[in-house]
Amino acid sequence: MSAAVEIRDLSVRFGDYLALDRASLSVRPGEVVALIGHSGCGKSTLLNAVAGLQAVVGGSVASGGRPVIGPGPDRAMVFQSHALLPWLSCRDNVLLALRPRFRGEARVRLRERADTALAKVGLSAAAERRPNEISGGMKQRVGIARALAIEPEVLLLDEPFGALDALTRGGLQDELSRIVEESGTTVLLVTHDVDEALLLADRIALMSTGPGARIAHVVPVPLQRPRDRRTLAEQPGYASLKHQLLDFLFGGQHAAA
Ligand SMILES: Nc1ncnc2c1ncn2[C@@H]1O[C@H](COP(=O)(O)OP(=O)(O)OP(=O)(O)O)[C@@H](O)[C@H]1O
Repeated sequence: MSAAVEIRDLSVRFGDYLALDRASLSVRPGEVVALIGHSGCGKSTLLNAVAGLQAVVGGSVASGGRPVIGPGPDRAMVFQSHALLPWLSCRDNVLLALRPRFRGEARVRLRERADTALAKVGLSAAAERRPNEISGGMKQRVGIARALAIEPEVLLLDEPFGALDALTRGGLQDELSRIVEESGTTVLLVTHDVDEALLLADRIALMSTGPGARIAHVVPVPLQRPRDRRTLAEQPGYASLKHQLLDFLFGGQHAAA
C-alpha cells in the first residue's frame, strides 16, 4: 500500500534563505504524525508544501501515491487562525468548502453533509450563528468541521489549538482524537506542545533547526489507545518518551542531523 503522504528530499527556499534542505517523511494511511521543532524551523513550510500551497526548489510530495502539484480535495488544512468568513453562518462557512468538492449534489444533501460535520464537533446548535457570535474554541471547531466535511484522505493541522486557553484546547484535543480514531483519517499535525503530540500521535517527527531544516528523527509513540489525558502519564514509557522529546527541544540536539 502506498504511503498516505510521502515527502522526499524536499527543499524550500525563500530568497537567499534555504528553509528546508532535503526533508523526508513518510506517513502511513490512518496514521497520526505530529511534527515538532523550534519556532521558525520550517514546520508550517513543510505542511504548506503538503497542502500544495508552497513552491519547492527540490524533492517531491505525494498524497495517496499521486504527486502534489497544488491544493486538492484529498487534503484539508486547518489553520491556527480559523479563517472563517464573518458574514456567513457556521453552516454556510462549511457549505462554502463543500460545494466545489461535491459539485452536482442537491442542496439538501450538501446541507446534510454540513450539519453532520458540525454535529461531529458538537456545534449543531450554533449552525445558524455567525463567527462573531461564537467563542474562539467554537470558531476553531467550525474550521475542523469544514475540513472534515470534505472527507479528505489527509487532514493537515497547523497548530490548530495554539490560540486557545488550556481548558478549551484539552477539550478539542479529546474531540479530535475521537473523530480521528472513528474516521481513520490520516493526520499530519504541527504543534509546539509535547503533551499534545503524545496524546494524539502514533509517531512524532522531530525537525531540526533551520537554515536547511529536515526531519532529524521520527519517534514512535507506543502508548495504548484510546488515550485519556488523565491517565496517560501513568502508562509505561510515557515519562521516558516525554524526556526524550524535551531533551531534543531544549537539550541542544536540534541542530541539523
Ligand atoms: N514567505 C516567506 N518569506 C520569507 N521567509 C519565510 C517565508 N515563510 C517562512 N519563512 C521563513 O522560513 C522559516 C520557516 O518558517 P515556518 O513558518 O515554516 O516555521 P515554523 O517552524 O512553522 O515556525 P513557528 O513554529 O514559529 O510557527 C523561518 O525562518 C521563516 O522566517
